[in-house]
Amino acid sequence: MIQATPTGVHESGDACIELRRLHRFFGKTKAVNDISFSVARGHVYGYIGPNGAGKTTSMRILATLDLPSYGDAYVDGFSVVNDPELVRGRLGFMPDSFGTYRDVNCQEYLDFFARAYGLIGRQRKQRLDWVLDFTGTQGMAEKPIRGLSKGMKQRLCLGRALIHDPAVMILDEPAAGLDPRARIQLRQMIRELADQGKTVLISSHILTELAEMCDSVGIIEQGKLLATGSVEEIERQQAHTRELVIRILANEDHSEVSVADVLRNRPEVDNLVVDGELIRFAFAGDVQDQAALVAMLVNQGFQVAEVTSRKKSLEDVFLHVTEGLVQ
Ligand SMILES: Nc1ncnc2c1ncn2[C@@H]1O[C@H](COP(=O)(O)OP(=O)(O)OP(=O)(O)O)[C@@H](O)[C@H]1O
Repeated sequence: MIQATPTGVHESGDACIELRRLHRFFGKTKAVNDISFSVARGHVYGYIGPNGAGKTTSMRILATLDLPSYGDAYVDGFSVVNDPELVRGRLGFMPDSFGTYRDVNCQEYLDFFARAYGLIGRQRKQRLDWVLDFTGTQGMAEKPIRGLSKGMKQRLCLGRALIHDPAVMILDEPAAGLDPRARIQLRQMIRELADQGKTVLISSHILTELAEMCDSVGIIEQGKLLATGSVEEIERQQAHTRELVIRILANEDHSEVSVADVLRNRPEVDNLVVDGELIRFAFAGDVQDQAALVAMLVNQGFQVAEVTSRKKSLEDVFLHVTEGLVQ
């Protein structure tokens, strides 16, 4: 085994994972394009973005399976560029595809990785028992991997990433393809790991899937981090994600189109759609601004019959932050 010479712990407050101006280019593709964020010890960070956003690339760099073009990332204080061996000992990585050990049973599989991490004797046996118990694979210990369901394989893969008791867990779309019960169970396991003090970075395409279990999230698209913070903070940043629907009665003086023209000229109005008597739009204002808008329309002679406002769902926030761009 190559012995790394530690270049020193990188001090960064309580951050247990830190990406600092991380870049990774593949030819002209900017898979990761200047991403920085940090995750505090014992926190779960959701890494959310559409296909091709750059999630796997940045996670592979954190797991020391790839190197950045520029920038650096730190795991438990150690640089993935300068101290990859030290990073590996502190990190458990669950890739988005399961390995190919079809003919070994679960116990043999975990034992193999425990040995690879240098666990010996009683310590190895205790760790193996803990992992089988924690992941609920105890009853499957003697079963060959090829006979496991997708949910059980995911549990085993999580167990493999946990076998050396790492401080940091990097989980690349662990919920993909799981049924609803298995998703809930996975969520509970991840929360439990964080409560035990582990720091978790978990990726998904779907904000709602992660919102409940994450202390904070980052939304990434085309290699750029578009928003980061707690789900509540991101919702607040997207204050104009309130949608207003106004019903205007047609009269001789005004047509619906002219209402639309009036509204379109307002700076707080965006994405306006006319749907018969209904006019829908995103509104960047609070309830006072909303009242002022209605008063202005009434003063201009429009017959405002109905106003409804809807706070956008997390799905809407995600769609608003991203543009659906793929590379
Ligand atoms: N080894 C590689 N060679 C060339 N391009 C690559 C390589 N790895 C990733 N890419 C490109 O980098 C971009 C980001 O890919 P990445 O797999 O990191 O995205 P992702 O967010 O994990 O997507 P998904 O949700 O589909 O897994 C994509 O355009 C992808 O095609």
